Amino acid sequence: MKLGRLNHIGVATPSLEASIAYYRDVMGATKIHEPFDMPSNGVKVCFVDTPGENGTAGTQIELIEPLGADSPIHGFIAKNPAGGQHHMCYEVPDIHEARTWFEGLGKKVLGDTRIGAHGTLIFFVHPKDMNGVLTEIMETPKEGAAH
Ligand SMILES: CC[C@H](C(=O)O)C(=O)SCCNC(=O)CCNC(=O)[C@H](O)C(C)(C)COP(=O)(O)OP(=O)(O)OC[C@H]1O[C@@H](n2cnc3c(N)ncnc32)[C@H](O)[C@@H]1OP(=O)(O)O
Ligand SMILES: [Co+2]
Repeated sequence: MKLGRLNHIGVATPSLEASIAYYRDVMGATKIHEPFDMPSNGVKVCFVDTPGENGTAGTQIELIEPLGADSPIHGFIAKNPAGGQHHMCYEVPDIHEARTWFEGLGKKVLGDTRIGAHGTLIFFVHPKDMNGVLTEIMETPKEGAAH
């Protein structure tokens, strides 16, 4: 497998509203996308753009707030009441090949490969197998696909 682009850093928060205000008012973020719910993943989501080189798209901050009783981030928020850095998401050209790669290394892939916040297939690999970092792998959006 080849390390792909760092698509986003997931930051868990108890309050999407407060975190949006922070990235707008303290960090001077100029592009904050419309928040949206993803019940299938148990989170409310808001993407914040960070500038890339020469006008290219930079890595995004993905703000996530628990949604529903079964949200997978309730445990994280219970341990980190103010929220915090939650996961890192890298792009790959072929999600199925990537999943086979990590499983072949004996790393714990969490749950099914499913549609993620950018509308492409994703999966997660357990932090214990990834140097302590919950790692999300997502299939690179096709050219021109809405982000
Ligand atoms: C809309 C999708 C969007 C996208 O980009 O497309 C998203 O990114 S959604 C993001 C939210 N979804 C997920 O995170 C799904 C995958 N996560 C999980 O399945 C769980 O969060 C899991 C299994 C990683 C942890 O679950 P839980 O917190 O209930 O388990 P434990 O408390 O028992 O934790 C076990 C062990 O792992 C450590 N841990 C937990 N979370 C993290 C983390 N984010 N980063 C690093 N380490 C983490 C925890 O401290 C425990 O360690 P221990 O030493 O045993 O105490
Ligand atoms: Co993510």
